[in-house]
Amino acid sequence: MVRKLEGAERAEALASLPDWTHEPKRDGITRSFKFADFTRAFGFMTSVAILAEKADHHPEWSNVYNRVDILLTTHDADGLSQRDIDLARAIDALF
Ligand SMILES: C[C@H](O)[C@H](O)[C@H]1CNC2=NC(N)=NC(=O)C2=N1
Repeated sequence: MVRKLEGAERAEALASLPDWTHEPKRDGITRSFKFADFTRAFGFMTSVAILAEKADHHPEWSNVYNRVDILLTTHDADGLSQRDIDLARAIDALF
């Protein structure tokens, strides 16, 4: 069972992802991505979907034209876990 990040471990993980914002209501992290157009945005989503399926860890997200908004949180832990941090890093590397 995956566990929620706590204390210093959580603080360090959040500090290591400066482009992501902690979302306290869901205890997740969010980031908004902007692209030249819809095709680029959807291509990015396709790449993220492949990563997410491999990791068995899935984003909550929405897309409007050239923008993709992502929230990462761990349902199985009821909040932020290392899985969210790892997926955020992998997503950042794609952008
Ligand atoms: C059974 C399966 O491993 C789980 O339901 C996975 C799937 N994807 C998931 N994605 C996210 N974001 N959180 C989870 O807890 C989660 N759990």
